[in-house]
Amino acid sequence: MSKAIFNIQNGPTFEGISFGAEKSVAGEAVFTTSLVGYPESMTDPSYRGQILVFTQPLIGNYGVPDGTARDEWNLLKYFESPHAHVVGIVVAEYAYNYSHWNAIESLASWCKREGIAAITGVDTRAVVQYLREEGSSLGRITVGDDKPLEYFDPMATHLVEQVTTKEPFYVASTLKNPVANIALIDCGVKEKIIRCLARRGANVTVFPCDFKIQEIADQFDGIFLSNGPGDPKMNVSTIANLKELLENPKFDKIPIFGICLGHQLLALASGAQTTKLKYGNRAHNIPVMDLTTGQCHITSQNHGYAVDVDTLPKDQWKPYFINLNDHSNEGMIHLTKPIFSTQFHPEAKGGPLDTDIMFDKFFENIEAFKASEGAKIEQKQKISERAKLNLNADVLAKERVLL
Ligand SMILES: NC(=O)CC[C@H](N)C(=O)O
Repeated sequence: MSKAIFNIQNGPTFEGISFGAEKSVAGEAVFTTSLVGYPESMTDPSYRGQILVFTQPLIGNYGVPDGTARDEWNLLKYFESPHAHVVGIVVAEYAYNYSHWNAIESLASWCKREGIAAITGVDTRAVVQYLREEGSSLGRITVGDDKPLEYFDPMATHLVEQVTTKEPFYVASTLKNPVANIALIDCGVKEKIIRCLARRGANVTVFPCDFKIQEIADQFDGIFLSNGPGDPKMNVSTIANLKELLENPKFDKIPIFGICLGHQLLALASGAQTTKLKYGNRAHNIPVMDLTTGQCHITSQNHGYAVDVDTLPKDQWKPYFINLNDHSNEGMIHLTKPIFSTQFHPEAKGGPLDTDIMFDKFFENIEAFKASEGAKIEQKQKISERAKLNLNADVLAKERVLL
C-alpha cells in the first residue's frame, strides 16, 4: 500500500493511503454529499477532469457492478458511460471488504484498471469546510514517491469535446410503433437520460455536440440537450447552432428539453449569461420549487455553473424552478414555445425519482406537436429524409462512439 497526499491549491494538505491507480493526478476538487451512487457519479461524463471528494465517510462497501451489462435498449445498465471520468477520488474511510448482489469487483480494483487515483484516510469534513469557505479550488493527488504534478484547471479546456460521441448513434425503441423520433445533442450524455427517452417509446438519434441540428431539426419530433462537463461558455459552436435553431421561425413548434449543461447552453443561446457558483451543487437531496405550481421537489444535482436568472430575456423566458437552499436558478420555460430546461437531473442516477415527470412533460409536448399543423410531415417522409442524410437507423452505430 502506497502513501498518498491530497493537496488543495493555496489550501490544506492531507496525508492518506492510496487505494487506486499508482498514478498522480491534478484537477478541480469538488465534493458531493450524496450517500450512495459512486459508480454512477464516477462514470457521469459531467465529472470529467474533477477530483471528487465524498462526504459520505464509508465508500466502497458495495463494490462496483458490471460496467458492461446492458439493458433491452443496449444501454449500459449500471454505468452512466463506458468509463470513469473523474481523475481521482478522496474518501474518509475506504471499505476494503465489499458486499452487494451485483458487485463484480472492488472499487479499488476498478480504480486501478480505469487509472483513477484514490486516497483514503482524509478528513473530508475539513476538505468541505475549506471548499465551502474558499470556493471551488484546484487539487492534486500525489501517489507514492511521485513528484507532485502542477495544478491544472480542467475548466479552462473544452471538456465536452473529450466526451461527446464522435459519430451519430441510434437507440431504437423496443415498441412496434415508436411514439417519437428524438434528436439528442450529446455533450456527455448519461445512459439513464437516453433510457428515460427510449423507455417512453422514442427512437433516439444521438449527435456529436457540434452537429448542426438546425439543418435537420424538422426531421424530428423533439430535440434533447444533454448534460456535460466544464464551463458552458466553452461550447461556442453548440451555442451558435442552438441560437440559429431558436431564431428560425420554422422551428417555433418543435419541443426542446435540456438538462443541466443542456439548460445552460439553451440559456446562453437565448442571450442569457451563466456564472460559476462558489462551490457548486452536488447532492441527491436538493430542494427546488416549481415556480408555476409552488410545489417542492427533491432533486439530484451535479453542477458548478448556473444560469444568471436576471439576464434571461424576459419577453421570451421565465424561470421555472428555484433552488431552495441557495436560491440559484434551477430551470426555465419559454413563454410561447414548447421549450423548457432544468438545472437538476430528473433522470436521477443516482438520486430520488421525484422529477421523472419532466420527461413526461417533454413527451406531452411531443404529442401536442405531432398533432399540430407544424408537424404534418408524414412519418415515412421524415424517415426517408433522414436516410438521405445517412442517418438511417441501419447504418448508425448502436452505441456511443468514443475516440
Ligand atoms: N451535470 C452537468 O451537466 C454539469 C453542467 C456544467 N458542466 C456545470 O458544472 O455546471
